[in-house]
Amino acid sequence: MAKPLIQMALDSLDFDQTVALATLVAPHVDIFEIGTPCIKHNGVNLVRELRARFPDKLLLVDLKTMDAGEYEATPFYAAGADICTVLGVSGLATCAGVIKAANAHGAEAQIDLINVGDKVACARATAEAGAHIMGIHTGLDAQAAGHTPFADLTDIASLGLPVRISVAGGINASTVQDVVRAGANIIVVGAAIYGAASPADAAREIRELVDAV
Ligand SMILES: O=C(CO)[C@H](O)[C@H](O)COP(=O)(O)O
Repeated sequence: MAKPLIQMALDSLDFDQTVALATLVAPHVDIFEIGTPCIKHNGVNLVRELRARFPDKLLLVDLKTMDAGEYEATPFYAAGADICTVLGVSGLATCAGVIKAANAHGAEAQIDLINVGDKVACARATAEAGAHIMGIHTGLDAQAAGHTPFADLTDIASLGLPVRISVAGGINASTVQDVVRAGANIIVVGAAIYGAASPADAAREIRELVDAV
């Protein structure tokens, strides 16, 4: 299996703070995620800025698209996104629209399984429709209610679908190695890095833990 990638979730609303945080952690991560509140606040200009500053990083725009998939995602791919997310709960037509936009730009579409009832059925159907990445995701509000993504990761990984698997939801230094062992190809870390006293040191620790598995 290819080495798992580490995705840093940039969840600030502030444009300059987002660029500064990305600069701090860049040596230790593979993918920058522009989080949903951040992309809503700052728009496509932030994609252009990060693309220009970090040409060697993958850039995920967490659009969490719910409708008009191709129309909404196209300008973000055109601005340099490597991956855009679309909600599994949006339905197959919207997911297919984002997949079409991704393919038109040589990029990838990630299905976010957040709040999907039948995650296995959704993963199978969207993989069949050409999705590139399946996102197992326990959102911030669900985390606050005590939920974690680990059982869903095991369920989806066991399907053996021809997609990469991304996992997000409160992952930190104490859980990241279990997530790798459970089959994650992309590990998303937000608060455990940006909330640390030293985000650079926290990102380095996550990198070392992932590489040690
Ligand atoms: O997409 C998100 C919320 O919807 C977050 O960016 C994702 O959950 C990663 O952050 P954390 O590690 O703090 O959970």
